[in-house]
Amino acid sequence: MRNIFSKKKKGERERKMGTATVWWRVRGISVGVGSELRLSEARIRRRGISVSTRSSCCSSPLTLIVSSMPYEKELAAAKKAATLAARLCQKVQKALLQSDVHSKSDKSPVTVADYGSQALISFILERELPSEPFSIVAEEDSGDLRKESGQETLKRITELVNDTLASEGSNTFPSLTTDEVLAAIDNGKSEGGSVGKHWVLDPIDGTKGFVRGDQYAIALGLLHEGKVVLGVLACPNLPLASIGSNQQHSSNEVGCLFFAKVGDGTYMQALGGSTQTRVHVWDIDNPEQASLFESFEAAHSSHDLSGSIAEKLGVKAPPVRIDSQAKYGALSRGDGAIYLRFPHKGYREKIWDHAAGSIVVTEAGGIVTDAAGNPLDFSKGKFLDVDTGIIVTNQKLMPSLLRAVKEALNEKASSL
Ligand SMILES: Nc1ncnc2c1ncn2[C@@H]1O[C@H](COP(=O)(O)OS(=O)(=O)O)[C@@H](OP(=O)(O)O)[C@H]1O
Ligand SMILES: [Mg+2]
Repeated sequence: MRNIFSKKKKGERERKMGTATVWWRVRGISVGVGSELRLSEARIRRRGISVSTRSSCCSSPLTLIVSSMPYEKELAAAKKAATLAARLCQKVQKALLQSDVHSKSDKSPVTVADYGSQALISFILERELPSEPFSIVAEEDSGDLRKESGQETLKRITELVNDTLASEGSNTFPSLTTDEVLAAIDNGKSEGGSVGKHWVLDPIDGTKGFVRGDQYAIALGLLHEGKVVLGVLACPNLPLASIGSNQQHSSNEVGCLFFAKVGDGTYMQALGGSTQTRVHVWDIDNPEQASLFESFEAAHSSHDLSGSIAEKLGVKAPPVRIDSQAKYGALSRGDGAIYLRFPHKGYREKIWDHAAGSIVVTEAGGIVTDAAGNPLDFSKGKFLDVDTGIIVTNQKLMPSLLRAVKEALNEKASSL
C-alpha cells in the first residue's frame, strides 16, 4: 500500500482520510499504513500508542485512544466469564464432596461442571464481545448430552448455568434454554490456527483434582494470529498465601484469579475481589533454594525424571505436586521457581492446557519452553508439537535447567 502521510515530523505524522485528518502521535515509533502499520501494531502492544483525531473543519483535537489498550474489552469479558464459571464449579465441587461421591467411577458431577463452565464462558464471551469476530477452541462437546441418556444431565447443567447467571442479579442476564446451552457448548468446536482470534478454553483443568477436592483451574486464553495475547486463570482452591519455598504472600483466603495481557504484566486478585496486585516470578539464580512444581498425578508427568533433574540442579525442597494450571499461577507469583511437565510417551499436549498458563508466567517475567528450549507454538491447531516435555522457570535459571534436562533425558535414554 502507498504511504499517504503528507507530513513527516519526528514522532508525529498526518494522514488524510476523507474529510478527517488523523494525527498519529507515537512515542518514538514511526507509523505508516499497510504492512508498516501492521508492524507497528506489534509495537503498539509492547509500547503503547495514543491516536488523536481531529476533524479538518474543527481546530480542537478530538482525542480517540484507539489502540493504547489492546485486548482490554476481551480481558474484562474473560475475567467475568472465568469468575462466573468458578462460581458454578465451586457449587458442584461442594455438593460432590458433601455427597461423598468423589470416587473416580462416578464422573457425572464432574461432567456437569465441565459442561456448565464451558457453556457459561462461551455464552458470556458472545454476549460481552458482540462485535468481535472470534472462535472458541474448548475441551468439551455436546455429543453425549444430545443422546436420550444425556437429557437429565443436560437439564441439570442448564439449571446450574441459569442459577449462576441469576446470581449476578435477576435482570443482568437472560435465562438459557437447553438448546441454547447445547449451542453454547458447541461454540467451542473451533480448531484454532494461525489466523484471527481464537479463545482457548479448558473449562475445568485438573479434573482429577476437582474430584478429589483439590486444585483445579478454569483456564481461558486468547490467541491472535497464532500468539497467546491474553490469559485468565481462575483457581478456586488456591490459597492467596504462597505455597512453595518462597513465602512472600500471606493470607488465610482461598481462591485466586490470575490474568495477563501481552506487554502489560501479570496480576493476581482474590477470586470475586477487586484489588489487584502485580506479580513477578521468583528471580533467584541459585536452584538450591527453589521449589519445583509438577503434576499431582504421576500418570500425567514423570516424577522420576523431574526427581533426577532436581537432583542435578541441587534443589533441596521436596517437589510441590498440585493439579492443573494452578502451577503456572503459583510460579507467576514466585511461590517456587521451576515447573516441569514430562508426560509419558505418546501423549499429545493440548493448547488449552497451556495457553492461559503460559502467558500468565511469561508476562510475570518467566520463560516457558519445551524440553529442548523451543518456545511453544499455539498456531498449529488443537495440539502443541513439543519436544518431550514442557519446562518453566525464570530467565536466570533457564540455562542451567536446560542443561540438567538434557543430561537427565540422555541418562534415561541410555538406560532403556
Ligand atoms: N496421560 C496424560 N498425560 C499427561 N497429561 C494428561 C494425561 N491425561 C490427561 N492429561 C492432562 O493433564 C491435565 C491435568 O493437568 P496436570 O497434569 O497439570 O494436573 S494433574 O496433577 O495431573 O492433575 C488434564 O486436564 P483436564 O483433562 O482438563 O483435567 C489433561 O488435559
Ligand atoms: Mg486440562
